[in-house]
Amino acid sequence: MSDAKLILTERPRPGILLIRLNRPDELNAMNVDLIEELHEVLADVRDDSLTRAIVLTGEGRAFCAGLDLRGYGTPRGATEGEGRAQLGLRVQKHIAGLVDAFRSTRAPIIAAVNGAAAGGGMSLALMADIRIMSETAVLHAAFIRRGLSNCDIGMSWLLPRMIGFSRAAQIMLTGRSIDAAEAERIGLASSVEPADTVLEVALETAEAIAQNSPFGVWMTKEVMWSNLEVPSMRAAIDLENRTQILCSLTRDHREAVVSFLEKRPPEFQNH
Ligand SMILES: CCCCCCCCCCCCC/C=C/C(=O)SCCNC(=O)CCNC(=O)[C@H](O)C(C)(C)COP(=O)(O)OP(=O)(O)OC[C@H]1O[C@@H](n2cnc3c(N)ncnc32)[C@H](O)[C@@H]1OP(=O)(O)O
Repeated sequence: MSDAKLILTERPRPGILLIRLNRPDELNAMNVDLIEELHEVLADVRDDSLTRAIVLTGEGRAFCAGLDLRGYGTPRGATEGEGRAQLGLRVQKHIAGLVDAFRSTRAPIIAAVNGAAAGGGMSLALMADIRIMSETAVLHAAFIRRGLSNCDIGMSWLLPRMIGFSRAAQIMLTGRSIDAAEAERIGLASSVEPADTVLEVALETAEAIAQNSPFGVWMTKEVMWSNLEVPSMRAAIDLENRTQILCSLTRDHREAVVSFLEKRPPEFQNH
């Protein structure tokens, strides 16, 4: 692994983790070292209740240009003489493992899409819980332009559920780009902001999340994603019921109610 930090992290405000993809010269294209570092950062905060929200953005003018087309590098575990198919599968699993890493992180992830998000970079943006897009940002369903399938890193599961099968199919089969205005119109972007304020708006969104009970936020994220997978509304309601009872038994719930009635800010226990 190179010495340069390919993933920059900082804590600009209490409870907020800011993650920056840091290969600006390559438009933050994904290579094995960047993905390894991103896995490590997410693993460190996965169950950390003191990290109340995460903002993910790119250094420089792009969010992420997807797979590094000049070479991804060799994922851990690859052996000499391993065939191209086996190596490709390792690359696949190495990158696609981020889907579960994002999904399993207790804190909501807000993508501040500061520029081009192409191929796997578009998938990274879609895996976030919230997308704040710069007015100059463009999503590129680019896998298919490189002779790959656009069904990768969760895109075939996420996009149809976000914008409907027909619209998703038109985008994924043509490999076309989606500018920020269209992304907002079809529901892929929570909001579109001027380029110089997109990060600030994302940080403000993170702060708004951090005002709420950590356990309540965690259960909301968990149930929203889980209920995308359940087969029926009844199953979804059942999961809501079971997790809501858990929330109602927390000290944070009691503190939230008492503080409201006493007309003062709540003091949550961070769990
Ligand atoms: C060793 C490999 C082992 C085997 C591997 C097998 C793998 C099996 C499949 C695994 C799949 C993994 C999942 C991910 C797949 C993908 O993401 S596929 C899609 C990859 N990404 C792209 O195709 C996007 C390509 N880039 C662009 O379309 C454009 O650059 C842009 C993002 C729309 C921005 O355009 P623009 O602003 O006009 O900038 P450019 O001039 O095009 O680019 C500036 C410089 O950056 C370089 N660059 C851009 N993207 C990449 C990239 N993805 N990888 C490497 N380099 C990139 C570009 O070449 C320019 O460089 P210079 O010419 O030197 O300035």
